[in-house]
Amino acid sequence: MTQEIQKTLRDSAAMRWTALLLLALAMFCSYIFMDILSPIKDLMQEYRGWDSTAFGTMQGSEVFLNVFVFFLIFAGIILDKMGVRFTAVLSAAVMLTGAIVKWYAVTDYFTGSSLEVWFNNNLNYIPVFDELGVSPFYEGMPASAKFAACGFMIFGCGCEMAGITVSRGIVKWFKGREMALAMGSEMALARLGVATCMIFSPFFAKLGGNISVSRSVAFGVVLMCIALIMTIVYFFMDKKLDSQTGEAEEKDDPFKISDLGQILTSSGFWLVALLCVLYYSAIFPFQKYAVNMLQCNLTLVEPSQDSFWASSSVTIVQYVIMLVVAAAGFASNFQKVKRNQLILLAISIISLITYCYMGYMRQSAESIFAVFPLLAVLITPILGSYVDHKGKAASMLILGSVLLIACHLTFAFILPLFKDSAVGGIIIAYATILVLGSSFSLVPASLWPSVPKLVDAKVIGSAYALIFWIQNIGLWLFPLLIGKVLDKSNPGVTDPTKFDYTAPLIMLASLGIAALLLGFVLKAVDKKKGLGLEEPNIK
Ligand SMILES: NCCCC[C@H](N)C(=O)NCC(=O)O
Repeated sequence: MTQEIQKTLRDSAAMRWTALLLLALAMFCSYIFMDILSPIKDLMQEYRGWDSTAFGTMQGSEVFLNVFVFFLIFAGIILDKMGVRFTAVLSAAVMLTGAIVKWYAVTDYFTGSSLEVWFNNNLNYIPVFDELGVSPFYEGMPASAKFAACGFMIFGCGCEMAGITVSRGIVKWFKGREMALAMGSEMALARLGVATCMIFSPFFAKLGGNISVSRSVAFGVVLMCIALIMTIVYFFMDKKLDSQTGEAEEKDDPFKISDLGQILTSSGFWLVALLCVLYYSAIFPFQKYAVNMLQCNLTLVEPSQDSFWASSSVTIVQYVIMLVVAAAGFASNFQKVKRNQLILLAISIISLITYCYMGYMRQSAESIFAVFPLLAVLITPILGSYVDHKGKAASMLILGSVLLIACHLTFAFILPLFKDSAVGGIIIAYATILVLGSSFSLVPASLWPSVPKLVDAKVIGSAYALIFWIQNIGLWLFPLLIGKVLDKSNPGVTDPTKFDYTAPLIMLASLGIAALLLGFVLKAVDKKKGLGLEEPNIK
């Protein structure tokens, strides 16, 4: 007798990967918007009068509500109560709303408007936060930066909500299947989003020869509309899946206040959470200043562009090469046949060298820095697989921290020595950025899979929410601190490409040193308590 097996959407590889693609593309768009102003810090100073403190305050505001109004916890509760599809659409809608506000704040329509006058005279501080000394604004902050910060706060709520929703969505569609691969692929696409942002944000700001910073943000707004469409399509797929399985959405791992006690008494959890905030505070906030740091430390002579189309086509060719690097490198991870794997890796490496050469020819800081997330796309899945099969997560966290310290110190002390050597400076910049990229692969690949080894399986959702909250404190504080330190250590510097970045870079290297020390403590605790961090995930 033949038994008919009921197939659901998630039993079809094509369908579940389509579901992942929809969610991952939404995250790709959100990671582009997250850093949309980062590569044009100099233009924000020139065209909107944002000094480094205003820029840093605005950048840090993204996670302000998550940290101080505990929005991340509410997001977890909404996700538990309303399920993945509703929360996915809601988070995209929230991100789009915030993106539109931020766009309006940097347009010419805002300049001279009554809203600008109001923002100039108000919101110098918000009493309840000011008492705590954490107001998101300050006396004299430009109105456009204040209003952009309001938009970015709204965006940030949607962005972190999307982060936890997408992880839950992946579990829903991939549990018992290629889950690690799906999560790695989603993160790789997010990294490609950062690289895309580094290239296209300045491209749109300078499009056609006349500078418009709002054009870059408008590009981000269009992408957030696409992200919303992606989540709406996902909504219907997810609904269909539930109607097939006949089950309401899986609601495992809801956030519960009572879980907190169990998590907070784990010394391993604290060590990993602190390491997370220290490490990510030296990466994401740095990403917001990195292009400007390169502009200040390299002598870049932009080649004269014959025409708008000539320069645009160079950008597009360079981006296509970047996509080849990412696609070939990523695909090589999943080849079973060694020869195919080597061919794809060779294609990827040759394309990477071509990309770097074009970056040198173009003399553009943004295209030099864009290789940073690119390397993470290539090697995060390899390292993830290494942790799965060989372990050594604690050692990888230590190595990642050592590389982070070395890179920030190189940017601080070695790169400036090559300011007059066009070739030497760019080679050192590329080499350091590539090493930093490998550090940024080592740490996420070993940190996130370590959490389940430290807390009970039934509180894992709450543990991740708590780590994100602790991490967000650093992501709020450090963009702001870098801006303040930059202004304080460069009195009277008005040219936005002439800052001395030594002091902020030393501060970031210190975060790396603290992370390194915690890494050693974690390794010792792991050995003493047998947490299993050095053990493989798959035995
Ligand atoms: N919106 C600020 C950055 C989000 C970071 C997010 N909480 C996170 O940790 N993602 C993991 C990663 O490695 O990107």
